[in-house]
Amino acid sequence: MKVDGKHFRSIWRERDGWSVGAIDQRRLPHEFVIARLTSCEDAAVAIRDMLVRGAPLIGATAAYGMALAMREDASDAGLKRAYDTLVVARPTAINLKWALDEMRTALAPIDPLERAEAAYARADEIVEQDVEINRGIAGNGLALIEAIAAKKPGEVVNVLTHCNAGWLATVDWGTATAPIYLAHERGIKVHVWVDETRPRNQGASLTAWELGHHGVPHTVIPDNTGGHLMQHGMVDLAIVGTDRVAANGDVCNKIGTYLKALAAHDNGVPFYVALPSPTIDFAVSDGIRDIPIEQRSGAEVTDMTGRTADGRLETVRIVPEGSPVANYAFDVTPARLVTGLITERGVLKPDRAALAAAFPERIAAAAE
Ligand SMILES: CSC[C@H]1O[C@H](OP(=O)(O)O)[C@H](O)[C@@H]1O
Repeated sequence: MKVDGKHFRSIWRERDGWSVGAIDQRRLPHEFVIARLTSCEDAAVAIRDMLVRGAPLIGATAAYGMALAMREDASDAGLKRAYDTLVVARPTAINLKWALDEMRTALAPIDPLERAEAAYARADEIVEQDVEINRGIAGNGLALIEAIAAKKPGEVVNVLTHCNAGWLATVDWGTATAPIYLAHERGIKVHVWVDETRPRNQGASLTAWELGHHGVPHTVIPDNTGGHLMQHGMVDLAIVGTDRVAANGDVCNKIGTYLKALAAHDNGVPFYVALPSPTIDFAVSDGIRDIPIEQRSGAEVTDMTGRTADGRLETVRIVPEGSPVANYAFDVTPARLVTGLITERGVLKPDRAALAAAFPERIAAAAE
């Protein structure tokens, strides 16, 4: 999407043909810094430390990580080592394993001498596929926004979102934000309530930054505000992203999503989840029971980083020394609280039958 009038993606193959450029999302919104990944290890660390984050972008980064690995060691042992290094970088977003499985399927059968070139080609395909999928999500989600706009002509459609499922969470367009960007570009009046999303503040730091650069009206709110807004008719619909959708339609997403879904259900606010099909995991039958929830460092809770009045970046502690901290990075929203799944093949009911009918290839993948 646009940053100061210039088009950017979140990740790309550099002009040298082999290194990988990525926006360092840990530095936003205060600094726009481009990182250059030159090894498989660089890609794994970038995912683990959230230089790049967001399920589809994690997958794309891992794909390029495999390509970087094939430049280093294209043997069968090198292929296994790269897979094993990257697949453990973060545990919850299924897109990581999906992308690595796609790369291994493409590379294992071919001559090691041809693997590096083939790896970059397959990674490029995964990147372009993400952009195309998100364009599909944009169109299918747009219809939902248009339907609301038609019922309140001339008024603003208020959308609430949680965390960042924007173009920074994907290669481009985003998932939850894709319909919002398209609606804005089509002249529909939209406004976005942006959950700040503690503890890493992906909403305050990333979603607000994205929307601001694209000229989309938005308001950053503390995470606990959404229920109040819904009670007072200030939210027309919620659209969030996801890191993994189980076969039963349960949705794993950033911590706090479940609470937002409960508030939406209690107030009759439509609650949609936008996702690309690689995020569907038919190997998991019950999301609440089976999806692994990443626990991250307590420092993400105890510390806050911001910019001082004189422009310096500073990190301060906001929790007493010695107070124990828990930092669950995701939660799982039961399918019964989800109005619909916005995918590249339509808006689906959050259940196995609908997912299987729309994406039979994902069932086959899970069976492998
Ligand atoms: C389009 S996937 C976005 C998804 O990923 C985020 O998690 P993280 O920032 O920890 O990678 C969050 O769950 C978003 O909804």
